[in-house]
Amino acid sequence: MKMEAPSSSDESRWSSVASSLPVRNVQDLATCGEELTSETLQRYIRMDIQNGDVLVEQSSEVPVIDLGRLFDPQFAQQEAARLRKSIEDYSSELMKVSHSIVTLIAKTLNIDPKLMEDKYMSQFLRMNFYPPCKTMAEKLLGFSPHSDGTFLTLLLEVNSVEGLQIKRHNAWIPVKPNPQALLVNVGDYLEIMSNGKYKSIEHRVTINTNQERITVSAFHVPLLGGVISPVTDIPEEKILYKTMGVEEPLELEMTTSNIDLSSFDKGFATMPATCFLMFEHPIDEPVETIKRGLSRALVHYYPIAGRLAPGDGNGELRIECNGEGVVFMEATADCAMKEAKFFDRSSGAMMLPDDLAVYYPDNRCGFTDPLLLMQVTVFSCGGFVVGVTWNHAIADGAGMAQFLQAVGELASGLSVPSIIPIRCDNSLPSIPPVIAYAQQSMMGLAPRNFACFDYTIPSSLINSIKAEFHDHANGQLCTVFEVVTAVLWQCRTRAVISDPMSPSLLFIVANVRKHMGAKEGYYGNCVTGKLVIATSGSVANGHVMDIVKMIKCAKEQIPEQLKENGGGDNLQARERPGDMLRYNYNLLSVSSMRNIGLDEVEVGGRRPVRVMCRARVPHMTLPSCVVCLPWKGKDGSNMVTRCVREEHVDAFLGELARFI
Ligand SMILES: O=C(O)CCC(=O)C(=O)O
Ligand SMILES: [Fe+2]
Repeated sequence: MKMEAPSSSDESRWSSVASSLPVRNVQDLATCGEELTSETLQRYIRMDIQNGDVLVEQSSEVPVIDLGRLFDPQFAQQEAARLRKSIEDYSSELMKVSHSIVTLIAKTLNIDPKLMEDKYMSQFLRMNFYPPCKTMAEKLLGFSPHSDGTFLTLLLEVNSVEGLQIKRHNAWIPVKPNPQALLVNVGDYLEIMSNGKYKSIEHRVTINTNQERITVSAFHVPLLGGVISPVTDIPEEKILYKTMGVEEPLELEMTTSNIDLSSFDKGFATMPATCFLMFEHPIDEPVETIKRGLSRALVHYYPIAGRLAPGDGNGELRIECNGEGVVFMEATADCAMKEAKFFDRSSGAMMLPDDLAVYYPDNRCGFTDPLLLMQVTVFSCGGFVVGVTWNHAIADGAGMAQFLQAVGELASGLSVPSIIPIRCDNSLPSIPPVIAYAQQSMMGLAPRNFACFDYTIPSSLINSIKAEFHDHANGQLCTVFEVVTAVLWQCRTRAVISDPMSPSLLFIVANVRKHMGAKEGYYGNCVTGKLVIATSGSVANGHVMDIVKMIKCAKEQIPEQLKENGGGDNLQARERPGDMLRYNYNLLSVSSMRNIGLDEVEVGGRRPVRVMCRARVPHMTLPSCVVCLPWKGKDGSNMVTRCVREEHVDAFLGELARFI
């Protein structure tokens, strides 16, 4: 086995796990003679400090550790040398111990120890001091719940005071210190390499009322730059983890505690999104299961537990990863899921979705608002609905689907999500996407009342248009999205625009992860929009094949548009959605929930039968439709439409019916 002291570059990367941000502090600002204007001070003001929580009378209980002796010339050299010698001896003895443990683990897995040694291994020590707390010990934690981003952690409980707890069957189990033994913690890398046979354990540290506690954690980590993958001697064994770079899981912890919003995120800064996942079959304790999965997933997706805050520059925004948490609500409905009419226009039951999720006040996400609000509603039949509202700045639909998949996976016992999340993808170009224009312009528009209802375009129609297109376009294929959008655009144009010469605009919102080469696991925003402009006459009276072709063509131009003009920066003025929005009732915005993974979220081994978005959105300014909402067993493509005013509903439905 190769045992290496960490190289200095390794050391700085790993040790930056616990670093703080290099920002100027107030004293620094004061001494440099710069004037402390209220503007300068603004960024240091924390709105969330609750002064009522300060217990002045207990201030003398804070222990003072005098590390000054190390700087005292009389003792410094001698003390430092002793300290260094002890640490070096301890460290090299521990390396031997970990070597033996790894060899034994390899034996139990029936694999060649060399396969594990190859990844081996740097060591880092951390000394933990947990002072006692007389009054509120039970309300404090020495360490929040986490799993170790290591191969193995060897823990020395120096003064044998209890405090460490591990999570088992959803309960915390105190670990009794054994003065004769080191405690061995399995870390995330060993879980991956053993293909889940050794589980990385979630643990936390509580605080003692009377006794201080001192521990030394020795983290054994793989060398940076390598890859890590499951190793097994059983050829038919199902591989549960993907092969990944050693750095990948580290992205979890190494990202600094602030994340600047990318140009893709910014257009959505205050905009909420809501989706509903409907699970028909009962599972054991749905609320507890999802809550457990959520809290574990947030360890990996920690930016979601943060808050939006003003960034450094003018108008910049960032996510402060301050772990302030998310909202979780549970609710029960006293009817069976089948009896509930979710979006049925005729039944007048549109209220129900409003009760299935938590929303932001006034439908805007503010700086102090949580980035995610989740509600689980259990129906009398045992079926349940997971309603998720989130600040779109943190994730787009595909990103949220990935997060919810992790919630399901971690609820069912995996300790690491199958996809390692990445929130910052610096390889994504910084471009002002078209959608930002649309968002900005929308803010200036007066909200409108659109009629909201769901509608299903039957498979028979979709299939016949697809088949006809195939014959028409020399064997080219078209997608369900293209067909549904074409039908919708044509019917709506016929119903609402009477002048054949006035424009009819279509705005297609598209996930561009593939075009942009976004990293696997990236869950921030990566969507843009493509505007299609035609005269209303050509849309209303054209052959549906030609409309499908127009949509297809527009979609194919998206990569070019992104490359050539930065997604909108240099668009011809007449093509800017921002400018075109003045025709706003002539514009239809269409987004899709197809193939983004929401229907693959698995909770308790079950997938949702139906995925929905919020129908009635207050302050809706643009006519829009969300199409291709997954609905198992429904023969056709379901959609939520909020694209015509009440006076045009009959005409619009009439056109759709005529089509079918
Ligand atoms: O101090 C302890 O008991 C555990 C510390 C720990 O979990 C860690 O350092 O990662
Ligand atoms: Fe730990």
